[in-house]
Amino acid sequence: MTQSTSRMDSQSKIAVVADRAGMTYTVKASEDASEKKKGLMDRFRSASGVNTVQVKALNPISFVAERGESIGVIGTNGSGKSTLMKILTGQILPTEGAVYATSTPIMLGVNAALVSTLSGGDNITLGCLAMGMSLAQVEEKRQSIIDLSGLQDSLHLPLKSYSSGMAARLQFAIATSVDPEILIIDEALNTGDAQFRDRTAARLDEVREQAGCVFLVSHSLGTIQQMCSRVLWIERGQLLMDGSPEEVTEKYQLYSNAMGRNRVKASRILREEAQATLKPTVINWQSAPPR
Ligand SMILES: Nc1ncnc2c1ncn2[C@@H]1O[C@H](COP(=O)(O)OP(=O)(O)OP(=O)(O)O)[C@@H](O)[C@H]1O
Repeated sequence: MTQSTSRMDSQSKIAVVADRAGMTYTVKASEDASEKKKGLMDRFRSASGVNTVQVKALNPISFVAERGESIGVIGTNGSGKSTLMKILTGQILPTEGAVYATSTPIMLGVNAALVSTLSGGDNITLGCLAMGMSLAQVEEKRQSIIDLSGLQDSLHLPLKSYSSGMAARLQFAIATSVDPEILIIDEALNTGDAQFRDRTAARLDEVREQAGCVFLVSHSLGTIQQMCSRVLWIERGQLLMDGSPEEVTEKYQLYSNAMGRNRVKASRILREEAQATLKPTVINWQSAPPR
């Protein structure tokens, strides 16, 4: 669970603090090492779950996110972006360090659970109740959710008949109806059409204006440049850059091009140059953070 701290009160500009948060997954080793080669002890270890491998997904990362910021998170596949987002929402606990937030960040992803056999309208009810609204609050919000989703004509249909873009629109409209203080969007924007993207951008502006803080994980540098005021570049589990959308996406684009052409040395140099721009995050706790 994301830890909240009373020191980050409602007067503070700070929304999220990552304090050397890192993640190493422990997964059961695959059975590819042939069983017959294993001795009795090895087979016992395997059966008792001792036979595990460690996947270092995120090296300790520190940053402070303030209200009003819209933070893009970029990086090549498997670099650790989703892992960081799962830590922020409390979906997984970091194996090192900690994350503190003024309220639990709400994750909006294309894969978040909606019930496919229920109608769009019933999913609105269910989704809002799941986010802690009362039935009266759901009814209060229903029309604005429908308007934002633009799915007036399809609400009576079961969700399984929706295209992935339509489902993403509904999900976005439901998830942002609670006016979350901290909103995390993982690639959801890329599925909508141009009209929905405009509405999404307008809604994100509203969220930001309400002193919210938005994290946007995307492979689309255009979306990142259009929507973000700051960008974190994570590569190979390492925070490489934390800066303006222009400078970070420019460097990242050069890196992606070098990687695409298999220019190993050039891409290593670009990673090093990026990391050299990183200033250490100093977190001034008024007293020791709660652990
Ligand atoms: N549940 C898990 N168990 C073990 N390893 C995992 C798990 N989830 C992610 N990983 C590993 O952690 C690393 C980071 O994965 P993550 O999903 O955070 O990357 P990502 O930057 O979000 O990638 P993408 O852009 O492809 O979505 C990868 O090496 C991945 O294989």
